[in-house]
Formats: sequence, structure tokens, C-alpha cells
Amino acid sequence: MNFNKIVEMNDISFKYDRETVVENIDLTIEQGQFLGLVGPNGSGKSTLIKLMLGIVKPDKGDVKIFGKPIKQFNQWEEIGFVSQKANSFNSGFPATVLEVVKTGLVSRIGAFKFFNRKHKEKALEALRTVEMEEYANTNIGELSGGQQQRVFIARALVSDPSLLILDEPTVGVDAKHVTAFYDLLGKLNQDKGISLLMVTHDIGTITEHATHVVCMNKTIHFHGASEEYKEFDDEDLNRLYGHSVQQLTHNHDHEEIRP
Ligand SMILES: Nc1ncnc2c1ncn2[C@@H]1O[C@H](COP(=O)(O)OP(=O)(O)OP(=O)(O)O)[C@@H](O)[C@H]1O
Repeated sequence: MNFNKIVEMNDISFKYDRETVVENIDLTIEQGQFLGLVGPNGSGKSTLIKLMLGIVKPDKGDVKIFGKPIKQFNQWEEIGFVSQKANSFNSGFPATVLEVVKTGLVSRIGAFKFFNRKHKEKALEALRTVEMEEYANTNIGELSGGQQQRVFIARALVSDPSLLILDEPTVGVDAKHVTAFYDLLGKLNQDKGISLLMVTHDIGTITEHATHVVCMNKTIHFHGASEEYKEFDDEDLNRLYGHSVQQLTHNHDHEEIRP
């Protein structure tokens, strides 16, 4: 879609019950950006995404998607979303990879319409992009976590989104496949022109790949170019977050600990 600002969040606050978990957030995602969203556990990252997708409504502030107030926005095929738990199908799940990817077209063609040959081609093309075409007829549950994650990216890509949002996509992905996964994201961003927002705890790796980094802990403490973030020393980071940067780390075994 031809509008430079994909997402605009203006002075957003949100609370579950009585606890405010997102406070006074201003955030814009522009076409072409690859944003890494980092912050400690429970800092509101997933909630921020829910606010962006209209899954929860802010108590204060407004969200615009492609310049339209979120309430009026209805072209949701423009925003692809891969959730944290996408790669957790067990081996008995009765759907092939191709069938899973085709469900990504439902918002475009309607839930009760039939898939045709064109849709199959689209799904195969998305699988080619993530280098999983050869598994089209394999049951999704037979794939590894990393392979399943690629399939879910294909499902999000099949409707040609402008922005792909990924919530901790490397959790459960074998460490040796994480590099290839980032290469895939780089290809989507640079070759296909898809904007990316990725939630991660892997600060070291994300700053190597993303164009921009957003650090949040209820509110945004830093939003700028990855290059700028990489210049920070421990003291700068402690000042940014108001506490030790160690609190930014997570206990996933395969993830890096330090920026
Ligand atoms: N549905 C809910 N009802 C009540 N509180 C919630 C709900 N979802 C999240 N929270 C709380 O809101 C806060 C922010 O949670 P959120 O999941 O957005 O953080 P996060 O940064 O994504 O965390 P993590 O890195 O652990 O995934 C946490 O304190 C969490 O316990």
C-alpha cells in the first residue's frame, strides 16, 4: 500500500484490570524499516502488538494504520502476524504445509469460499520464498520448530503484506538455524521490500540485522537506528532503562545475553 507510515501510535496507554502495562507510547513504523522491539519480561511488548493489531483497545491515545484510524481500517491482509506460539504443532496435527499456508488467504477470499488454482500457486510461491516448497505435502506436525516457523511466515506472506509482525519467532528454533532465519528476514526486508517488526530478547543479534531498535519497559526508553544503539556502553544502557541491563535478558538457552 502506498503510504509511508504503516503504523502510527500516538500517546498510547493501556491497562489490564488496574495495572498499567503500556504508558504514553508514541511509535511510528515506516515503509522499509526493520524494527527490533526489545525489553525485559513483562515489559508490554506483546501488549503493544495487540494494540497495533486492534486486538485490545487503548485507554488513551490513538492508533492509525496507513493513515486511517484503526477502527476504520479493514485491509488487514496488509499486516502479517506470526505469533510466539506458532511453531508448536504436534505430529498428529492433520493438515499439510500447503493447507496451513492457504489459510493465510482466508481474510482475502472469505472463510467459506473455495481455494482455486491461483490460490495454490500463491501459497507455493510463499513457500518458495521461505525455502519450504519441497515440504508442501508434508504434515505440519512432522516438521521441526524452525521449519514450522518458516511455514507460518509463508502463511503470513501469502496475502502480500506490507508489514510483517513477528513475536519472538526464534523461541524454540534450533540455535544453528537462527542465522538462516535472520537471513530470511533480511531477504524479505531488502529484496521484497516488506517492513518488519520483530519482538525478541536477542539484543545482540537483532542490532546486527534490524535497521532500528525500540527498547521498551512499559514506555519507550530508546527508539533509533541500530547503529546508534550499538554505540551505547553499559552505563548508557543503565541510564536508558533506569536499572541494570541484565534485566533485559531472558532465560532462553540459545539467546545471547548482552548487547
Ligand atoms: N491478558 C492479560 N490479563 C492481565 N494481565 C496481562 C495479560 N496479558 C499480559 N498481562 C500482563 O501485562 C504485562 C505485560 O505483558 P506482555 O505480555 O505485554 O509483556 P512482554 O514484554 O511481551 O513479556 P514477555 O517478554 O515475557 O513475553 C505483564 O505484567 C503481564 O503479566
